Parts: sequence; C-alpha cells; structure tokens
Amino acid sequence: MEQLRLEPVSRVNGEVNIPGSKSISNRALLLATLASGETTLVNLLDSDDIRHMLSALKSLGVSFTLSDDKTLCTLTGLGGPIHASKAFELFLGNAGTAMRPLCAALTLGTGEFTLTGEPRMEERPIGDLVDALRQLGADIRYLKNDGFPPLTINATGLAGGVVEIDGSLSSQFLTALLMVAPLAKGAVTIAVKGELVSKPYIDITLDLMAKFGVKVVNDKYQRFEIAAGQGYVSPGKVLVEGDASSASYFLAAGAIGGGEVKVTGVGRLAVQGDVKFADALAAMGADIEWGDDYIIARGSKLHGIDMDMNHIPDAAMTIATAALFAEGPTRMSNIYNWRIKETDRLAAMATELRKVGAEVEEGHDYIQITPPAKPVHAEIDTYNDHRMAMCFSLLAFADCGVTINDPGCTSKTFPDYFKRFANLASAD
Ligand SMILES: O=C(O)C1=C[C@@H](OP(=O)(O)O)[C@@H](O)[C@H](O)C1
Ligand SMILES: C=C(OP(=O)(O)O)C(=O)O
Repeated sequence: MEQLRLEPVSRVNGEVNIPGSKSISNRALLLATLASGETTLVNLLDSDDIRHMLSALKSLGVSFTLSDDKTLCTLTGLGGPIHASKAFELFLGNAGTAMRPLCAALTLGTGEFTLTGEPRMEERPIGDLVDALRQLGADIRYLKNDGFPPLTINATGLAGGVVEIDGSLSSQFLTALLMVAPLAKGAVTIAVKGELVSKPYIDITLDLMAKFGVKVVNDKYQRFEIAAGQGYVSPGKVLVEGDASSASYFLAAGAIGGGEVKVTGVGRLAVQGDVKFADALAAMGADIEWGDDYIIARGSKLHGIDMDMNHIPDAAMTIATAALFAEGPTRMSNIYNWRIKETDRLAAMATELRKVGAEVEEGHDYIQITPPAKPVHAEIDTYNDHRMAMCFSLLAFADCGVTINDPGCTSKTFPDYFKRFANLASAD
C-alpha cells in the first residue's frame, strides 16, 4: 500500500483555484444528455466520479468531445430519454451522483440496463429511490440484495402522477426523481416523506434544472410539482463552479496554519450549500472574508463548537479534523448519513481521531471530539474514502506531521489534492 508522509508545516499562505464541483459536473452532464441542443461544460471536474458518468454516457452512445485536460466538454443532447436496442451493463464505481441519477434517468426511455459498482456501492442504499420510481411504473430488479445495487432496469418510460419519496437517508434520491420528472408521460407531484437530509443539494438540482429550462414548483421542500410536456433545452454553456467541499481543506489550512489562504472559483454567489463550511469555520473563530467567487481564511485562535451539520455533510468532515486545533470540545450532530457514504464515516473518523490522541464520543448520529494537548504522529487509514485522506492532511499543522495510507483514494473527487496541498505548504 502506498503511504504519504506529510512533514510538519507551521504556516501557509497562498491561493488555490479549486477544481470543478462534482455535484454540478455530474448533474450537468446528465441534463445536457437529456436536453435538446449542444452544451459546452466549462471547468468540468476531472476525477473518478465524473469519469464513471462519462464512460456510462459514452457506452450508451452519447456523443461528446473533451479537451486534453478534460475540463471542457461539448456534448450533443438527445433531446429526450435514452433508447437502447441492446442490453447494457454500466459500471459506476462508488459514485453516488452517477448511480442514483442514472438509475432514474434510464427508466425514462426503452432498453435493458444493468448498473453495477464497487463493493462499497453494493452497501449503499438505493431502495427509497427504486420504490419511488416503481410508483411511476418503473420495472427495476435487484440482482443481489434488496434495496442495494447492482440492479437491472427494464425501461418502458415513466407515467406521471403523485409519488412519495423518503428523503431521510439521502437527498440524492429526491435529486434523481426531480431530474427525471419533466420527462415522465404526465405531470408529476413529488411528496417528500421523513426529514429531508442534505437539503442544500436540492438547490443545486433545481438551479441546474432551471438553467436547462424546466420549471419546478417547490412547496417548502416537502412537495414539488413538475408540469408535463417540459423538455430540457440546452442553455448553450454551463460554467461549473469550483467544488465547495474541496475548498474546505484549504480554508481550514488557512484558519489553522496561521497565514492566509484564498480559494478561488467558489464564493458568496455559489449555489453549493457546502460553502456554509466557511460559516462553521467562522463560528470556530476563523477570520473569513467572502467575495463573489472567492473565500479567504486567515489564521486565528480556534475554539470548539456544537453544531447541527446536516446541511454540510461532506465539508463537515473537515470540521472534525480542524477540531484538533481548537480549544475545547467540538460536537457535530445530525450526521447519521455519514454512515452510508464511502465508508461508515462516523466509525472511521472516531477510530482515526483516537489514533492521534483525541478523546472521541461516537453516537448513532453525532460525534464529539475533545482535542489532545498535543496530537501524536499516526498512520491514518483512509478506508478508500477520499475525504478521510484529505481532511487528515490537516494534521500536517501539528508538530508531529502525519502519514496518510493510500493517498491515491482522493482520485474520487480530487486527483491532485496532495500536490496542491504540498504547493500551498511550500509557498510561504
Ligand atoms: O447530490 C449530491 O451531489 C450529493 C449529495 C450528498 O449526499 P446525500 O444526499 O446522500 O447526503 C453529498 O454527500 C454527496 O457527496 C453529493
Ligand atoms: C458522499 C460522497 O459521494 P457520493 O457522491 O458518492 O455520495 C462524497 O463525495 O463525500
């Protein structure tokens, strides 16, 4: 197994232009496919999750060109659903933003599609989405365990009507349903059951649907109405914002490292809810400055916080390691869904934080972290979870440095993360 030792860094100063948002990239690729007209995606993310979406679309016959650095993509839309005359098997890795939306989108046309993924994908639920699609007439069969991929879709189109969906495990189910609703045969009304988690991701979905010309009536995120006969129409060009979750590591580095770090490509005007990470960091005492498309974090004395982090589930992991540099305990609550992501993130986080000397209380849906007087050096296991690798890089700001096992797992969303981190650390 590859290991990366990060030597202690005392201070950072610099600027990082953040690569494109995973959430926007995969949504935009799918909507561009279903839309009429040609779409140019600017600042597309080049990472495993996007490669899985692109290779699925390519297998299905969607035509697109990519620039050499793969951040500029021009895609010719189908002007409607995908119709296939032979059976397809599509491997989607561990990309939730490919698996869930494609599962829904492939029910719209005709054909037989089998969706598979990495072993961890077979443990990540999809049942609430499949249940909702079945209410609209979809024929979906599980190949191994009920409620989990792999699965086979026998597509004949979706009827309209009222559909209930459970939003308490993942917002990606509602996102997937919203994106296909305009192409159902009749009007669709979506009623959300349970507490909707990760709610700000729905705003990204609605924003992109609007950019592609579809109107959705949103009644307090509990009921959505999508009129029939609305096709997606390409807006021509979609500019992908920098990824707000990816920005969190550098902002935390600025806040902990005692210098000043500016992230560009994402700021006050961002549609991504994870920019609120900067507010959580500010609540810990960091000095944050917002621009329309940049955020600056300056070092200051940090203190622990007690916060519901359901609205920033991905960037919240960065707060867990930033908490090691704060005075007093940090409690992060309402994050049960950490357990069903790339790994059981509550368990993984507790185990690895204890290795560096923190006192950790792990509950069903919360974690409380009391920092050690001085963190100790540890080899951090990353559980094939890009965010475990990236957030533990912050331990480079402790006198002991840190060793990251399997650093290559950042390729899911940020292939050159450690190169960027090293550039920043050496820029002072
Ligand atoms: O819709 C999206 O793009 C995402 C939604 C969130 O998932 P859940 O809704 O499952 O919490 C987030 O964790 C994931 O990285 C991306
Ligand atoms: C949960 C994540 O990914 P996915 O899109 O696979 O759900 C993540 O990126 O932290």
